[in-house]
Amino acid sequence: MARSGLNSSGTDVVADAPKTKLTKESFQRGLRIFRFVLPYRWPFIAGLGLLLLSSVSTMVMPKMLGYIVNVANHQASTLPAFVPKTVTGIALLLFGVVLLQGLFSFGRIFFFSRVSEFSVRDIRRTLYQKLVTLPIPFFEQRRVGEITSRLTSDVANIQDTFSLTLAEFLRQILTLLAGVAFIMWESWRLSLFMLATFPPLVLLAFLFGRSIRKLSKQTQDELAKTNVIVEETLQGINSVKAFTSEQHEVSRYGAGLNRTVKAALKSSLFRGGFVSFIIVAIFGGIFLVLWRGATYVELPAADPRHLSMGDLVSFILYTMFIGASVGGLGEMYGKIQSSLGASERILEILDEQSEPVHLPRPAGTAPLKLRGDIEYEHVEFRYPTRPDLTVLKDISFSIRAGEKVALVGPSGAGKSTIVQLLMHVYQLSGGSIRIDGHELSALDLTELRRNIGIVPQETLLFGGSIRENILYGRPDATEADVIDAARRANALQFIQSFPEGLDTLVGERGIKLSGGQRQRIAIARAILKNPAILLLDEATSALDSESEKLVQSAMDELMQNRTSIIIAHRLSTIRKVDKILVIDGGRIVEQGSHEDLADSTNGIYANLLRLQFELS
Ligand SMILES: Nc1ncnc2c1ncn2[C@@H]1O[C@H](COP(=O)(O)OP(=O)(O)OP(=O)(O)O)[C@@H](O)[C@H]1O
Repeated sequence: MARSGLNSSGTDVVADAPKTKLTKESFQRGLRIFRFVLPYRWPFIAGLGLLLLSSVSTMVMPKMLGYIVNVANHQASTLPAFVPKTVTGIALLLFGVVLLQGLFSFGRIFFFSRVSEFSVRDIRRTLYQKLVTLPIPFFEQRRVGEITSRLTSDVANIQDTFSLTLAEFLRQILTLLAGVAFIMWESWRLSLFMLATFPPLVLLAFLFGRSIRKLSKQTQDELAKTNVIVEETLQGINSVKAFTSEQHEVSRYGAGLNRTVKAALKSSLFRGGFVSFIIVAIFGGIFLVLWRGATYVELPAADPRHLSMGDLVSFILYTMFIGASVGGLGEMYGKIQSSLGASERILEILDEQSEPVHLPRPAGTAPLKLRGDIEYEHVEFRYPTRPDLTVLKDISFSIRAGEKVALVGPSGAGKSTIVQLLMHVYQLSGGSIRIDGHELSALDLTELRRNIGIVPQETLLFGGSIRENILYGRPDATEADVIDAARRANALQFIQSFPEGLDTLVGERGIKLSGGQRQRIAIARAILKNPAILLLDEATSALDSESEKLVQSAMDELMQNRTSIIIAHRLSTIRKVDKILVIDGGRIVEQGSHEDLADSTNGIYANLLRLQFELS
């Protein structure tokens, strides 16, 4: 059977995680993610306002502390008129500011959290909606782990940005600007002296920050690779056990983890260096400023360079604030860059072309009801992921409504591909397929697929009850319809043998059903769907003869009055079909009824028949 599901192994991780330089273009591209914030702009603006207020109240504090020192130093006359002239008075005022600051911070977190939670929910929903409507080739080119990490880690990264990083970034910038303004006002001489030590510090911090970002990206990449190992092995746990490769997988995962730790330690080394650099530079800078400022305090009051003690205290505090925000900005820069990368990867998926499904039906038109005449004409096909291999060559055949056709032939001949093409999952490389005289491409995709039912080789049941799984065929069906479908699919008996009947949970949290039972549920699903065209992929795994009989009679029931294409593995089951197409190497090599083909001496079908007869 062609692998039409998610590509979970085999291919290399597609170039993941583009490294995003903070350029004008990348910034503009990344900013498009903000359209998800737009619906929540009012709480966002409220959050920004509160952020501004809390920054202002923080910036007022050093000034007030300076006033306290001056009052304690009997220099109350230097204070502006609105400031109380006693130590207790200023302390009370300061306390009031602190309370306000607490209130503002609470409000800021409240609003920003709302914005980030809601917009991240919207991103996840939109992304998921996009993912499920993307065409199959998209999934064949990527690993499941890679796609799910878009929904998990990339979105989480953006959530961090919306809720924390952005606010923090703005706060740091505000602190920096307001801090510089305050100190300039206090003493431009001392400020110039202080700022002279700043540019090299800022430059070094940026350089440092850049190498840290690269390293932490490596850590993330390594971690993502180890996660892919976990996902693959858990998905294919049966194969892992069958090949007794537990130890191999454990050591593969262990090696991956070691690489992650190595990368993380290397990056932490740089981060440590960065932090200690900032500490030394800031403290060194502060002491230098303190020394210089103290010499101004010593000067007589008449000297224009004179500073009061309180001014020096607030100056030093502002200097600390400025130093801290410069240090913080380096880190913010890295975080913003990584979330730009994340948002780019998300936007990349959102920009992919969806299949045109669930389009609104033009007003006044009835749902498409196909009769089931099928015509393949010179169909040629190559899978988009393997453009150099022509899988189908010049396939032409026709089926009249209600006829049953079986495809037989060796493994890899192209049988599943022929069937897949009818669902318009892929674009043809040549030729055409028509249903009821309409080109496939002219039919509405959702309507087309609603008219086709499939019973795959391996039935995938979704976690949930048996009822939900049958209802997947037609969600609005009544209880009576579900029971009727289960009966006609020979499934009712075993369903009723479970204490909880149709409510029995299947899949991960519920009971495991046998292959034959799962198939009969798939048949019940298809009966409920009541499609004009039926695609059946016979299970290759042999069922016991009792189960096989039940499945076969359910299939016969299902096929009544429908155009049916059967991919047959056991020739005994297809004697009654109207036409058999023998496929080999992507071509139809023989066609006719069982009687026509069985008697030919050199025919492939006749040979296959003899082979199966000998084997059984
Ligand atoms: N999704 C895919 N992408 C690329 N190549 C594919 C894909 N699915 C199938 N093929 C290739 O197309 C060819 C035909 O495969 P197909 O599954 O149609 O054969 P089949 O006759 O149904 O085989 P089987 O009886 O084993 O199910 C094979 O060479 C296969 O490797």
